Amino acid sequence: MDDFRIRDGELHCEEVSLAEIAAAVGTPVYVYSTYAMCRNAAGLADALEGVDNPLIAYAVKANSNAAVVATLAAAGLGADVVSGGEYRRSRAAGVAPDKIVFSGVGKTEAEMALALSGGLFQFNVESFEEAETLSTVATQMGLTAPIAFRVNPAVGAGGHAKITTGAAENKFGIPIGDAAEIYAGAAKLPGLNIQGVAVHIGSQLASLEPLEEAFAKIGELIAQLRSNGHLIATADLGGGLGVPYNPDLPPPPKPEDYAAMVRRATSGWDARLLFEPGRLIVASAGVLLSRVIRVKPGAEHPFVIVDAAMNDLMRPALYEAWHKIDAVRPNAETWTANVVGPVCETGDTFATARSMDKVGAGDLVVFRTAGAYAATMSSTYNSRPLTPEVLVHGDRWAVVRPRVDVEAMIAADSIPDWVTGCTAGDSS
Ligand SMILES: Cc1ncc(COP(=O)(O)O)c(C=O)c1O
Ligand SMILES: N[C@@H](CCCC[NH3+])C(=O)O
Repeated sequence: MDDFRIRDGELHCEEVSLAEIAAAVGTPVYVYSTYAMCRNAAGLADALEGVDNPLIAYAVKANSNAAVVATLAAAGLGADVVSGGEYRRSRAAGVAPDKIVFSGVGKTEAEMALALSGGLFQFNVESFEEAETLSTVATQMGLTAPIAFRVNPAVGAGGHAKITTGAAENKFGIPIGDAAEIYAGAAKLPGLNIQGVAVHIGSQLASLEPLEEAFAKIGELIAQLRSNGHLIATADLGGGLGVPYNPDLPPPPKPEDYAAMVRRATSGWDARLLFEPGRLIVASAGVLLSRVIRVKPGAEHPFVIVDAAMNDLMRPALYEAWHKIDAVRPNAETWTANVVGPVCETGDTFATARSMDKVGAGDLVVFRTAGAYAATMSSTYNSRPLTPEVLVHGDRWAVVRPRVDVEAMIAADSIPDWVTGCTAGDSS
């Protein structure tokens, strides 16, 4: 089985024609391959063979559609969640509480209470202040919160400054130099069970060196914490492994290389290892399917105006991210074009001077590698309804999130009866 491939001259997702989905659901629409996400999940699990009882907690923020999370839960993955919403979604999709890790720099008391009452594997706590609040919440509930501290190892890494999390100046985690003192302080707080350490240095990592450097520091910290009397039983190594977006660039390391490095770096740790992959599991499993509205001439290259926009896929606008753009019915002709959306922002540009399939008004195109951080980061900017999502499995497919009706969007707003227009007093 293939995830996305040309059959009879037309791009298919598994056995289903993308043109058929576009005709039935309209565009833009996200289309996900079950096969691809299962293959990616199994690929990581297989690569980690030899690691004793790893917990692979899928980072739900990458793609939180209930059908996607349910697919991965059924494949045995847990969930790394960063909000009460993601916690509830994961539980609703069938993730067992003892496979849930709660990360995030700003958990509220309500979110702490939600996860404590529903159950979880551990909270990854990001400051001493958060530990104090969690201690209070757990004590009031008569419960004990299992925790690890997320340690910031002062190793910057990531495909872009906006997705680096492990540099000293980033907001995430406790500074590694303060860890011994913070663990000692937290050990005195009631209602907490300190069971581990956690680290995550960034996303779309193109090389293993920064990860290995961070893990080496974590290994030293585990030894120090144990000699200070802490029982460190878990080590959460985060996510971050990159995926190939641009076939013309060198690919990021493969899961097998990552796993070999992990085995090397964690040898002798004697701790249960946790992983929080997001992008690696779902990025390649999705495309954003869109239709060309029209093509207009440009100063240097034509503008291909598609019906998807930055509100549907914001990665190019936010991080200058590169997504491959292909015609659904390639005709062997190529050209150089700018691909833009209809939103009133210059940043609503998917590609500039891109060599790509030649397309015209009415043609369907796909933005590849759009299964991660795509639908989850969409908005309704310009009063554009949220993009629907479709899941494919073999020759079956289903709309797993419908297109929101514009009428429903408008109806969600209300106009108070005292709205009468601006009066002279309002502007003085
Ligand atoms: C704490 C944490 N864990 C896991 C992830 C998932 O990262 P990725 O999708 O790069 O694997 C992220 C996102 O960067 C994160 O912030
Ligand atoms: N949202 C980002 C990555 C950040 C990951 C979350 N910590 C992306 O689209 O690549």
